[in-house]
Amino acid sequence: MAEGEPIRVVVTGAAGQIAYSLISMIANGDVFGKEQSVILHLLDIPPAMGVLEGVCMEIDDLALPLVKGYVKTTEPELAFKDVDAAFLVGAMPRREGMERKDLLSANVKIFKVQGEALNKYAKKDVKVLVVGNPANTNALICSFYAPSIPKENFTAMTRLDQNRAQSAIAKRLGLCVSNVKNVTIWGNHSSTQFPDVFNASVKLPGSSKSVYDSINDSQWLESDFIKTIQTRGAAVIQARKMSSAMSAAKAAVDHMRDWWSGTSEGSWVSMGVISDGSYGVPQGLIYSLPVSISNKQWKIVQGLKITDFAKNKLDLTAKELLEEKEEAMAVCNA
Ligand SMILES: NC(=O)c1ccc[n+]([C@@H]2O[C@H](COP(=O)([O-])OP(=O)(O)OC[C@H]3O[C@@H](n4cnc5c(N)ncnc54)[C@H](O)[C@@H]3O)[C@@H](O)[C@H]2O)c1
Ligand SMILES: O=C(O)C[C@H](O)C(=O)O
Repeated sequence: MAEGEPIRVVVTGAAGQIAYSLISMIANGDVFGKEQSVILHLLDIPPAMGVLEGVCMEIDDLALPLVKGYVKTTEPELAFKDVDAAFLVGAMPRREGMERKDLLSANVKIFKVQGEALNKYAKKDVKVLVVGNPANTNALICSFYAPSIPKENFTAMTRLDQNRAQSAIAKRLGLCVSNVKNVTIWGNHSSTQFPDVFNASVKLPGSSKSVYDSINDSQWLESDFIKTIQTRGAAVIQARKMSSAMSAAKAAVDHMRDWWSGTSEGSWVSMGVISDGSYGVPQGLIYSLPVSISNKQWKIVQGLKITDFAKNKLDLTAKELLEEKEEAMAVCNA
C-alpha cells in the first residue's frame, strides 16, 4: 500500500446498532492508525437505507480528516469491491430466551452471499472479521464460499468474551483491567465457550503473578466466573432488551487493530480462526484460540497448559461447532 493511499473498509449492517458505534471508531483512526485514511463501504438492506442516509450525514458531520469518502449501498458487489478489511456485522440479533445458534438458519445465508461477493470482488489479502451471530459458523460459511481467499483471512469475534473475562477478573481483584493479561477464550462464541484463566497472569508493580494464585478461589474460577462469561450476552439482552452494541463495537475495534498492528511480545489475544488440529481441536472449524500476531499474520500460541478440566470444556464446545457446521451446510445446500 502506497504511503497516504486510503484503504477500503466495508462495514455490513451499517445502519444497525453495533455499526453506529463502530463506524466512528474506524473513522477516528482507532483501528488502522491515526495516519491511515479510509474509504468506508457501508452495506445494508433496502428497508434500512433511510437510516443509513442519516448515518452518512453524521459521518460528514464528524468532520474527521481520515475519511476520504464513503460508498452507501445495498449491492454486495459494490460493498466488497477492492476492500482491504471487512467487518461483517449485518445479521439478525437474538432476542431474550434464544441461543445464538437459533439464528443460524436466518443468518447463515447472508454469509454465503457475502462469501461469494468477497471471493469475486475483494482484495485477496482482505482481512475479514465476522461479528454477526452465530459468528464462528458464519465465518466458516463465508470462507467456504470464498475459496480464492486464504482461510486464515476469515476470523470470528470472541474478543468481547475476552474483554468481559479480563474485566471480571480485574474487578474481582480491584485492579485496572490493563493489569490482566492472556485470558484465553476457547471454542464457540456461545454458552459452551471456555473462558480460561489457567494461563493468564496479573501484572503487579515489578512482577507478575498467575490469575489463579491472585484470586485464590478455584471454586469461583471454575464455576461462577465461567458461567458469568458464558451467559453475559444473554444478561445484557435481558437488561437492555437489545443485544450488546457499544462493547461489541469496541471488541471489533480491538480485534481488527491487533490483527493489523500485532500483539506485544509474550502476550496473546483470542480470535475465532481456522483450526489446524492444535490442542486436539478438530481441523477446519472456526474455533477461538489464543493467537499472537505479527506482520498481519496470526499464529496459534502453542504449549499452553490444558488440564483435564479444560480439555473436557474444549471438547464440548468443539462438538457444538461440528453440529453447527453440519446444520449450516444443510441450510446452504437446501
Ligand atoms: N460476536 C459477538 O461478540 C457479537 C456481539 C454483539 C452482537 N453480535 C451480533 O451482531 C449482529 C448485529 O447486531 P446489531 O445489534 O448491530 O443488530 P441490528 O439489528 O441493530 O443491526 C443489524 C443490521 O444488519 C442489517 N442487515 C440485515 N441483513 C443484512 C444483509 N444481508 N446485508 C447487510 N446488512 C444486513 C439490518 O438491516 C440492520 O441494519 C447480530 O447477529 C448480533 O447477534 C455479535
Ligand atoms: O449475546 C448475544 O446474542 C449478542 C452477543 O453475541 C453478545 O455476546 O453480547
